[in-house]
Amino acid sequence: MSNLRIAVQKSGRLNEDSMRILKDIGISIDNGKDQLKAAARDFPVEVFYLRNGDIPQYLKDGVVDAAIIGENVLIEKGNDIQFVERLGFSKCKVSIAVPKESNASSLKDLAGKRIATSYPETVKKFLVEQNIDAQLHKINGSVEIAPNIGLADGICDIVSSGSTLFKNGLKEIEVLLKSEAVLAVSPQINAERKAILEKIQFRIQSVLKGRNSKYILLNAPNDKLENILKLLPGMRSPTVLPLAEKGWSSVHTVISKNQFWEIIDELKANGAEGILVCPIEKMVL
Ligand SMILES: Nc1ncnc2c1ncn2[C@@H]1O[C@H](COP(=O)(O)OP(=O)(O)OP(=O)(O)O)[C@@H](O)[C@H]1O
Ligand SMILES: O=P(O)(O)OC[C@H]1O[C@H](OP(=O)(O)OP(=O)(O)O)[C@H](O)[C@@H]1O
Ligand SMILES: [Mg+2]
Repeated sequence: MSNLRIAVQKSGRLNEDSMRILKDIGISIDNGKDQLKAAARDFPVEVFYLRNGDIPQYLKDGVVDAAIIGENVLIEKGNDIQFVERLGFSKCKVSIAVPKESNASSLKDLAGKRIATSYPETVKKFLVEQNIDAQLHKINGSVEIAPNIGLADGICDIVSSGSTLFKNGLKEIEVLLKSEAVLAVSPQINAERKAILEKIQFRIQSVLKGRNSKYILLNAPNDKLENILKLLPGMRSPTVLPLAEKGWSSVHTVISKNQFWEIIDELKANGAEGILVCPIEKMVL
């Protein structure tokens, strides 16, 4: 049986979370840091450690079958590489920014001006769509410094917390796209490796559902049970077990991780006690 060849970023912002998700789905790799390729111990997978920007071409050429990569890079390289799963990490925006004292308030206002960026193809696409003529300067890093050194009137770069923009006296005026890490697939993948990829996808979905959910246990007075159950949807429905103490029940269920803080006050107002919220490692519906 052949191995699925999966690319991850060798070093940088995606590396750690990519390795963590592989580990969480049971793919363990004995990785010497300077290794460029490693076979998994217990799954037919080989991991290739590559530069993020090189991965779309490797996918296109079929040198690797799949990759964990920023969606923004797939868009920039424009090779029609599809992805099958959003992975929920490395969330960021690709935005247009200008010096904070500038009057420009959208990409349109940069018509005839100079834009510095590491993502020229992405910017070009938006300029063409909006019929704007602007001059693009490709730079590979520290893009935010370009307006301060007189190289450009505006920039297009990745924005996450916004602190790099702030530190460089810039303001975001337009979000071109939102991005996160995705599981991308080579158009050349064969049937045997596709079957392995589908197993990986299933495992990833179980891990991501688990990460987005919490297991909640609480004690409820029976006369308030109906109200409490209304606040708590479950995978099918909550489990209710009698407590040794008369008039009380134990309620167990799964909720989305964001829901807890929204319902906690109402749970308490309805007499819920001993509320425990536990992480879920994996979830198969
Ligand atoms: N500040 C950020 N917050 C969240 N995600 C980010 C941030 N910066 C970059 N990313 C995402 O992580 C990906 C990798 O970014 P990183 O800076 O590590 O690599 P790179 O320099 O673009 O690529 P290479 O591996 O080719 O050197 C980006 O393509 C983007 O999807
Ligand atoms: O909005 P923020 O949270 O400040 O993040 C945005 C910054 O993060 C990225 O740079 P990175 O730190 O990856 O450095 P790099 O330019 O060397 O890739 C990106 O290129 C921005 O400069
Ligand atoms: Mg970076």
